[in-house]
Amino acid sequence: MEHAPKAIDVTNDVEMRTFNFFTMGIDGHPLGLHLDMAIPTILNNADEEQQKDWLPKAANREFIATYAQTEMGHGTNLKKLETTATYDPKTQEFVLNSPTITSTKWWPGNLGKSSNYAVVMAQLYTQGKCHGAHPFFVQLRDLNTHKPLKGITVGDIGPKFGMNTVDNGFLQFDHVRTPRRSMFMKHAKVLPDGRYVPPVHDKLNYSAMVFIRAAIVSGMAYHLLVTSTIAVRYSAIRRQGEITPGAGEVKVLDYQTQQHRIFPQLARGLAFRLSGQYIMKLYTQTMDDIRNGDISAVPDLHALSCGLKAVTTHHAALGLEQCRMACGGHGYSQASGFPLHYSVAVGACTYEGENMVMLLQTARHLMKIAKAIRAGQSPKSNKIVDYLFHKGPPKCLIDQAYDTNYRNVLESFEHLARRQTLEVYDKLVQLQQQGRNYEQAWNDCAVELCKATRAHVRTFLARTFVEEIDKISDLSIKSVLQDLLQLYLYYEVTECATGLLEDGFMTGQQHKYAKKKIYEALEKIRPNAVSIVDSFDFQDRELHSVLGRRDGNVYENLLKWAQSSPLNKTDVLPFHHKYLGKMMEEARQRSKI
Ligand SMILES: CCCCC/C=C\C/C=C\C/C=C\CCCCC(=O)SCCNC(=O)CCNC(=O)[C@H](O)C(C)(C)COP(=O)(O)OP(=O)(O)OC[C@H]1O[C@@H](n2cnc3c(N)ncnc32)[C@H](O)[C@@H]1OP(=O)(O)O
Ligand SMILES: Cc1cc2nc3c(=O)[nH]c(=O)nc-3n(C[C@H](O)[C@H](O)[C@H](O)COP(=O)(O)OP(=O)(O)OC[C@H]3O[C@@H](n4cnc5c(N)ncnc54)[C@H](O)[C@@H]3O)c2cc1C
Repeated sequence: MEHAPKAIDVTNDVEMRTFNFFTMGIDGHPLGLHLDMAIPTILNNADEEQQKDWLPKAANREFIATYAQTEMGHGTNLKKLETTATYDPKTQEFVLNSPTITSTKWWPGNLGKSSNYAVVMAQLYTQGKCHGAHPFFVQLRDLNTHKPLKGITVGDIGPKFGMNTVDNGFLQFDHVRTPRRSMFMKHAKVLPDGRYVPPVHDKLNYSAMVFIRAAIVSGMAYHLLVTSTIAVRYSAIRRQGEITPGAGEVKVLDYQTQQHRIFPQLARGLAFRLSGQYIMKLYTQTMDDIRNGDISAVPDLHALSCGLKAVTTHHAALGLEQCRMACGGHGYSQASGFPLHYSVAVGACTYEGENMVMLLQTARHLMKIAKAIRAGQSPKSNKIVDYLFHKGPPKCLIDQAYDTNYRNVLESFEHLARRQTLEVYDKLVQLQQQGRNYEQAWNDCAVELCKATRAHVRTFLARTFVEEIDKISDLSIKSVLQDLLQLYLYYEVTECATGLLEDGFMTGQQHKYAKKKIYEALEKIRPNAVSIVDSFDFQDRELHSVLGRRDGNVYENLLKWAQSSPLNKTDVLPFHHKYLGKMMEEARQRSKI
């Protein structure tokens, strides 16, 4: 079978490093946080002198560092982190302390047993005043003995839902002294006499989180493309049931329901890959801008990365489950690879910012835009949000004709995002006019705020997918990807149809047109499905799946896989005679009486 040329390329080393982080050990490994959070923190939050000292050693793996921010009692609300770093001007040191059980650092990856350094987020106190959470670079273990240093209690938090090759850990400080210069000093500073110098933007110290959120988008694409590959390949060899009686059992991939279950995950994987490239470029550009003193793009980057992270992780979790369920019983076996991929992917719904919190962060940004729109301001030529200022068509234009540039679909997504954003803004204003304070009004609108964010992110994902496919010049690839684009767009239309039908923007007939275009796309994708997933060129070792083997020899290898299970080392297990054998013997004796 001719494999379609490689359609998806990993473009830059940041993405490659993140991919390596995961593909080297899908469920993580001892250097994960070192590579993907500690090094970015040094790159973006250490001053020149600190970078000179720490970066070469970090890049050279002379130590392993993690990112220790979350505590047993707080992960989302960074304002309430309890670990303290109190400056002692007499010795020019900070004293790190964990004052309560809930201040115990809890969850940081590779903290338990691997790391000997950590980026520690602690409430900074100097001259009797708290200046909020700031990052410190702290040694935890002796570089030779690897024993915890004096005043430090550290260990692993125990087995988890997944990613059990990662030693997520706990950490407590008992008045541990660390030099003044262990505070990351690029943005905020504490001078030798204890005076605090504030940063130009109080969230620049959060940049490592922004990096991971941006990386997660491509990460979710990877998970969806991997599991779609497994599901497509297995569905192309699995025969079960007949469509035409007497014509013989068909490949389950020929069932429309199977296609409707799997192909949208493939399409979403591509959409997330393309937006993942965009957001990573925006991250890299924004970090360069900050280095040149320009922080203007920070709010846009934060809003988009939060929204994309929340939407792509949620859809990846749902999509991986669909792929698993589409593979029947063997999909439920560890041999399928689905349990491994799923248990890693769904962690991203929580880590790096729990999804509801992330959606609400983006909503903060949208409410500012809604306020500007209601105040009659004009757009600021920002491709991500300018459409919110525009007036789209009063009615949906989707019809049965072929919509070459998908303008009708994009306008539907834009209409829904615009309507939901402005409606929830108006409700926020109305509740405050009725006497609620802003925070209460915000909480009373939170579900609708999240919907507005999802609509905005859906619009961004769709527009980026359309724009990127439009750039492809190789027509053989372009036509295949356009089938996936068509499926993606109309599938997303039906997914958000409630919102489009709610105000009469879309009619029921137009919803039927959208469904028809989904089924057409499924039919067009079916003959290319295996070539499409083969074009991703995943190695069998990274699929971790007997069902997804490139050679399709599932059954022989499924038996081999089962036979290699430790349980099958002997025909009769030692416990048999001791328990079950004895039980049955006694039962037989009793029945003779
Ligand atoms: C191959 C498959 C791979 C899959 C995955 C792929 C890649 C992933 C790679 C590695 C993953 C490996 C391991 C997992 C690592 C996980 C590590 C962690 O989880 S680290 C801990 C993460 N924790 C969080 O994310 C905490 C979430 N909470 C917050 O960020 C904040 O508390 C907050 C919710 C944002 C609120 O912040 P705060 O209370 O300080 O601020 P407010 O007073 O509410 O003001 C908000 C204000 O600030 C702006 N803002 C907030 N954050 C940022 C930011 N990061 N950048 C810029 N601006 C920010 C926000 O916009 C508001 O501004 P305004 O509206 O103008 O007031
Ligand atoms: C696999 C994994 C790896 C991790 N790795 C690291 C790491 O390396 N370093 C690190 O520092 N941390 C790490 N974490 C911790 C992770 O960042 C936190 O778990 C995450 O930020 C959520 O915080 P929390 O667990 O305290 O949940 P909480 O903040 O207690 O949230 C619990 C629930 O309350 C909701 N909620 C909370 N606040 C709000 C709000 N303001 N509005 C609406 N709803 C709200 C949340 O949405 C959620 O549903 C990891 C976690 C996991 C699962």
